[in-house]
Amino acid sequence: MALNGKVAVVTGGAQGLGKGFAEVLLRHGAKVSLFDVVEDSGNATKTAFDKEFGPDRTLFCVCDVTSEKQFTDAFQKTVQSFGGIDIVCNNAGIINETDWEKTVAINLSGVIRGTYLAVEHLKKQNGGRGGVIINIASMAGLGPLPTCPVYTATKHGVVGFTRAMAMASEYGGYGVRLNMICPIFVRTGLLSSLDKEERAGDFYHLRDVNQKIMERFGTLEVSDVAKAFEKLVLDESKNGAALYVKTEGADYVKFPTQEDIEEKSKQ
Ligand SMILES: NC(=O)C1=CN([C@@H]2O[C@H](COP(=O)(O)OP(=O)(O)OC[C@H]3O[C@@H](n4cnc5c(N)ncnc54)[C@H](O)[C@@H]3O)[C@@H](O)[C@H]2O)C=CC1
Ligand SMILES: CC/C=C\C[C@H](O)/C=C/C=C\C=C\C=C\C(=O)[C@@H](O)C/C=C\CCC(=O)O
Repeated sequence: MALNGKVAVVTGGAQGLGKGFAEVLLRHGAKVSLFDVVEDSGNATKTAFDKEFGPDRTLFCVCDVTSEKQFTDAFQKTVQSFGGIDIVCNNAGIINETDWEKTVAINLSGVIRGTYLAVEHLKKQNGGRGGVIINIASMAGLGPLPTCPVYTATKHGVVGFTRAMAMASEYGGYGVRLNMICPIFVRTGLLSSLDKEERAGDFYHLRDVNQKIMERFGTLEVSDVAKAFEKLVLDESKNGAALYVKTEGADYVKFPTQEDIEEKSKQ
């Protein structure tokens, strides 16, 4: 998809990966609406982007993805300011195994809510222009990360939900593609979550295991995942695809077909 003049929404866009994705979109000539719950860093990121890309290219909306009203209002404000929406990246996420309901509310319900709002605005049947939705899952959406089971569950949920919605969009003729990105560990604020007892909860005693898994898989920089995001957002052939981003590069996941599953269950 050519990005020049397109309008994008990035949740959790004030820092970390979301900020990196927003920067890719801006570099390609898109306008970006950053949705984030932290007002200070949202304003600081908008100011930095205004300096680099010009004052009318970035919008910041205070938005907690667990709030239906704030989320709806932020979409509305984006349409009023930029005249429509073409790309939505549901990226906001946390790790908190103690307050696990909050983790589910942000990582899974927030992605579902953001996807439904995005489809409502993008879908051709509603007068939208079509477009693409990219949901940020994780390697923990493809396999179990034993140090954070609820986080793992939310990311598996994002993968299943996005794949099902991609099929629904295809069958329904929405003109909207839905894909996901599954990175391994990335050097952002989120990475140290499990070093804190209040975040790791009952799994704090497994922090050495976490360290070993991190050593085994390695750690990426934000720019590595931003490069993968760029590849995915530009590729108009993908729907229901998951881009697995690891230290060796990015590859699309080959999900087992129904035949594969039936074949395996006979063995
Ligand atoms: N850092 C990593 O190792 C990996 C991260 N991910 C995923 O990438 C996404 C982004 O994470 P990072 O950039 O690493 O984390 P981060 O902590 O650096 O950034 C997350 C952003 O989301 C915002 N946010 C948190 N709760 C929110 C809410 N309720 N409403 C709106 N915004 C909210 C934060 O204010 C922050 O700006 C998450 O979904 C995470 O699960 C996936 C794989 C690896
Ligand atoms: C501290 C958590 C930080 C970020 C979370 C983020 O989403 C990154 C996740 C990155 C890696 C996920 C790894 C998943 C691993 C698996 O799928 C397992 O199959 C392998 C798990 C353990 C291997 C342990 C062993 O070697 O015995």
